[in-house]
Amino acid sequence: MQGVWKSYGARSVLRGVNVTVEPGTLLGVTGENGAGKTTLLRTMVGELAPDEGAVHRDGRIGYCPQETVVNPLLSVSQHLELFRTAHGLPDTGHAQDLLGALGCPDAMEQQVGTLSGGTRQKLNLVLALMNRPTLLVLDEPYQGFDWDTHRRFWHLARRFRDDGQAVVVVSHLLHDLQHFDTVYELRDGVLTEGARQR
Ligand SMILES: Nc1ncnc2c1ncn2[C@@H]1O[C@H](COP(=O)(O)OP(=O)(O)OP(=O)(O)O)[C@@H](O)[C@H]1O
Repeated sequence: MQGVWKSYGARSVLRGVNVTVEPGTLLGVTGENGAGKTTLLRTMVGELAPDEGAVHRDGRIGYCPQETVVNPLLSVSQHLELFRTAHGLPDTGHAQDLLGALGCPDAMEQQVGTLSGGTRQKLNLVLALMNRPTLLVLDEPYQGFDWDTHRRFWHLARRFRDDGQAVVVVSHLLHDLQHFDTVYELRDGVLTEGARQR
């Protein structure tokens, strides 16, 4: 992202954001409530167009928004099938492996509206991961995760990074900072690099 500005009406949220996300990096974004982290990610993945500046994207993008994008009336397997078709994947084997890696209970035929919040969030995350994105953008992806799932999530994120994927995660949690290669803080509409962890 080069010199990206984004406003909602008179509210100027991004005020000249510059950031490059390299393959094989795990990058954290912190910032106060309302600082514009979600706006930053939505602009990064192309959901929002910048008012000024440029966003260059390369490869496949996986985006996991803060709110789950699932349909309560469909089952888990129907979601996997829907996204398998949309991505043109041969099967849902990888998605099922990811659900297993996150410790998802066997609930393939259960309506998503009847799942626990944490399990729904696991599905939300897997839907963003199932096309093996080269850039993975996650907006606080583990709200509702128990401690074991939280640990499994970071294990997966590191695996993706080690496989050469670029991973961007918004986090409010201080103890998450240790997992990042680089931490950025969004403040007053600009991204500032914080402590380098590796
Ligand atoms: N669609 C919209 N229309 C108008 N204002 C918006 C819109 N989306 C976000 N905003 C405003 O932009 C600012 C930044 O919001 P954003 O959701 O990007 O912040 P955030 O850092 O992700 O916040 P949080 O930590 O609470 O999730 C807030 O003041 C918010 O009210």
